[in-house]
Amino acid sequence: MDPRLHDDCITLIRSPDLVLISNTPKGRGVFAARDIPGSTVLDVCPVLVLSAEENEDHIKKTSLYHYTYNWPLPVTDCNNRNTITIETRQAVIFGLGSLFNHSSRHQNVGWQRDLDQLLITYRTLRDIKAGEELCISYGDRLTFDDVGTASGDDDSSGASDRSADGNGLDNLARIQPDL
Ligand SMILES: C[S@@+](CC[C@H](N)C(=O)[O-])C[C@H]1O[C@@H](n2cnc3c(N)ncnc32)[C@H](O)[C@@H]1O
Repeated sequence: MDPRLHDDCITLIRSPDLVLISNTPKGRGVFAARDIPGSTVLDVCPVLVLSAEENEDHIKKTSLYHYTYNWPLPVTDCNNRNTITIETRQAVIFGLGSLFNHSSRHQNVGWQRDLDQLLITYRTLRDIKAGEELCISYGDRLTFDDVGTASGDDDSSGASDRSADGNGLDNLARIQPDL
């Protein structure tokens, strides 16, 4: 039977035009091997949402701590079952989502959570030239020194890619501890 006929079938997409480069100033990074048009889906990544205990007792003590994303989880109040609150959990992202580096002003990739299907979709925010690094925003509270800032790449005189903000993508990456 064709698995695509299942109601709960999720189509996974990964752009073939990406390469992983080691030993950049940011560690490994994802780069464009060819020109890529704006709004191209680069990767659809399944996520694993962690319990608060798993995060506190285990993940925080490992290098995986630097790879997890905030994940808003709707939780039903056990006293009043009509009340749903949002808890911020941490999630492990399977796929390239864990390997995009951060840029404060020149992010060219946006991402969007699918809370129901436990997925994140990454898309280009503009046309990308071959050889460009593909970067997301991790938000304002970084746990490392931003080499873009140190090198002047991210100063405000540079051409900002923020024009793509407001395109409906959740472009505010929140990698812990930026809760
Ligand atoms: C989610 S990982 C990204 C992949 C990582 N570069 C690797 O080699 O596995 C996040 C880590 O990448 C590095 N990183 C990402 N963006 C950076 C930046 N703008 N400046 C310096 N380091 C960065 C930091 O070490 C950060 O903790």
